[in-house]
Amino acid sequence: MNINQTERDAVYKTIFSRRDVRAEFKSDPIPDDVLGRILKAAHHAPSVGFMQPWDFIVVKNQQTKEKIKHGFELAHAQSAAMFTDDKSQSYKKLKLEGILESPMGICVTCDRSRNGPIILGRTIKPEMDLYSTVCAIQNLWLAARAENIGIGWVSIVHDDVIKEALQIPDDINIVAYLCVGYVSHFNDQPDLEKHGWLARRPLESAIHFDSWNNHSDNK
Ligand SMILES: Cc1cc2c(cc1C)N(C[C@H](O)[C@H](O)[C@H](O)COP(=O)(O)O)c1[nH]c(=O)[nH]c(=O)c1N2
Repeated sequence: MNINQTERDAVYKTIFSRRDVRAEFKSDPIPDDVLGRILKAAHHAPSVGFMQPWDFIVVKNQQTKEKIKHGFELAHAQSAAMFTDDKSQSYKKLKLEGILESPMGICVTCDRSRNGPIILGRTIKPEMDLYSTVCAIQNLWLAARAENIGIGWVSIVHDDVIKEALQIPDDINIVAYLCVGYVSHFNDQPDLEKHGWLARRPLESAIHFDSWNNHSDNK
């Protein structure tokens, strides 16, 4: 099944307008059928040995979200102290989560023992199950964008806080806590770029031909 030009344009529009959302969430609930489409997209991600190691915990309970927000605040304070003075000041000004503003959270986990112990494709690089889970997260992110729903990944929180809040078994890895909700708007550039934290690298600096550091196409 080929993708035609109109469909291709829509895919690239979704990719290039995807944003990490923190401050623009609205409280509008997400209909079950929309959530279902987004999670189905996540569940159709590639996975090493077709392991499908992911699970999606949908979080709507206010007390649970408040526990996770508190965990973020503790981790955020620890993190601010890791930067040098001026960077630490800039860091403290950044909004880096929308845990309570978003109507929903989705915790994405990886069961590293699923369908194991020997998994095709994972025999040499065991971390491929974690990478597979991140593929599901990116599918989820793009599907959400196509539904005009914002996603904000919050990694500044210790796993034990989320494990306790969501009763996640010890042997299950937490890969992401995502804030999910409709938004007032999508910014046209990353917040971190807009606030001068880092700029997007030139694409050319990320492309090498035949060996590292060979950026010119000498073929
Ligand atoms: C693995 C991982 C973990 C995080 C993120 C992303 C990814 C991939 N990002 C979002 C990140 O800052 C954002 O993607 C970049 O700044 C680029 O912006 P856009 O996503 O293009 O809007 C993110 N953002 C944030 O505000 N708090 C966070 O804890 C994190 N953590």
